[in-house]
Amino acid sequence: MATHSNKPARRILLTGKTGQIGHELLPFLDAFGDVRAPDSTELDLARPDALRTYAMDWRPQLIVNAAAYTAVDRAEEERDRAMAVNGTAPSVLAACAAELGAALVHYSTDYVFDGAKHGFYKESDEPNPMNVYGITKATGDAAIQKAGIPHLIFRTSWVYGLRGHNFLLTLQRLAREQDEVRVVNDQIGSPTWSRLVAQTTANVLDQTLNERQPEDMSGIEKASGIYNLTCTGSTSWYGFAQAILESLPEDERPRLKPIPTSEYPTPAPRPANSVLAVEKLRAQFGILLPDWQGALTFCLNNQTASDPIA
Ligand SMILES: NC(=O)C1=CN([C@@H]2O[C@H](COP(=O)(O)OP(=O)(O)OC[C@H]3O[C@@H](n4cnc5c(N)ncnc54)[C@H](OP(=O)(O)O)[C@@H]3O)[C@@H](O)[C@H]2O)C=CC1
Ligand SMILES: Cc1cn([C@H]2C[C@H](O)[C@@H](COP(=O)(O)OP(=O)(O)O[C@H]3O[C@@H](C)C(=O)[C@@H](O)[C@H]3O)O2)c(=O)[nH]c1=O
Repeated sequence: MATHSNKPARRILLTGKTGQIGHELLPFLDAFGDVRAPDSTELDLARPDALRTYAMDWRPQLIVNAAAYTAVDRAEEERDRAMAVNGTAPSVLAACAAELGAALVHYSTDYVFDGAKHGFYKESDEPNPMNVYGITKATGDAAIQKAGIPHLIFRTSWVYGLRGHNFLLTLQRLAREQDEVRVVNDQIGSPTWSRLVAQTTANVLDQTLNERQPEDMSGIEKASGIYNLTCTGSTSWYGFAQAILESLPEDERPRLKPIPTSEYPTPAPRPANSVLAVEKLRAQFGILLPDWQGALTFCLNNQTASDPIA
């Protein structure tokens, strides 16, 4: 029977569609095939058997895992759950991919590093996480790398957008609630807009998937590995806060005070430096994201536009 759809006959499994990155990914992935995107009520990644059953039933050729346990401080108390979602679930997905001949796209974090390095972290640098979230994420990354499947691990950082839980929305809320906001100025990283992570993922898939043969994952196999994926440039959380608050009308801006990490104690320690080198992504796929200030402006323009994505 003739098909009236131009969509490739490729089955895709997307997890985490309600998250910052997953939400942005969904419309992009649609162009690459038939997407099944269960939310956490339909599929709990902390249940390996249910995850395996779901994946083996749908038999995707491409799995995109945008789900994760991302509550960095809470993870210190909920180690087992964080490990189930961030460490075990990726290994289950990798095992399914191996059986199905599928490829796996996954996201990693700058928090796999201890922050002690002077200079940019490269993909080849050994993780040495300093908190439970980072330990569990590094466990998931390692499981995927060991599985011998076609895979792309995009390692990003300080992700924000107009929905979900992130520093941009937190600062906008604090600006409404408080006269003064105190923010650490001795943790350095690269804020990255969630939409750019999704757009880059789609760009890389476009370059690696075979348009004529939906099941052919040799392009991803050849390119397999970790790719740092952040906006260019870097700043402290204080610098990021400053840029966010500057976008508000002057009379709505709280006072902003730079403080050392010692004055903002949190259950989970964070790396002092987690700036990632983005050269590999540029060399392999010709992709270089805008600087973080420009990306923030683009994102904020979306917020004031008539049809906000939030
Ligand atoms: N946020 C950041 O700053 C950074 C994120 N990353 C990585 O990027 C990826 C996406 O992060 P981000 O979009 O920010 O994440 P979010 O916290 O915005 O979203 C997480 C998603 O995972 C889902 N999820 C959580 N637990 C489960 C579960 N047990 N079963 C099924 N689904 C679950 C959530 O569903 P529900 O809402 O229903 O709980 C949600 O859809 C993750 O791998 C993360 O580690 C990397 C660097 C920085
Ligand atoms: C809200 C707030 C935070 N801070 C500090 C606390 C912390 O050291 C730093 C960042 O705060 P948050 O807790 O909002 O961000 P955090 O949850 O640490 O963000 C991280 O999330 C995970 C998922 C990642 O993968 C990382 O890349 C990173 O984005 O800023 C202040 O100093 N003042 C404030 O008012």
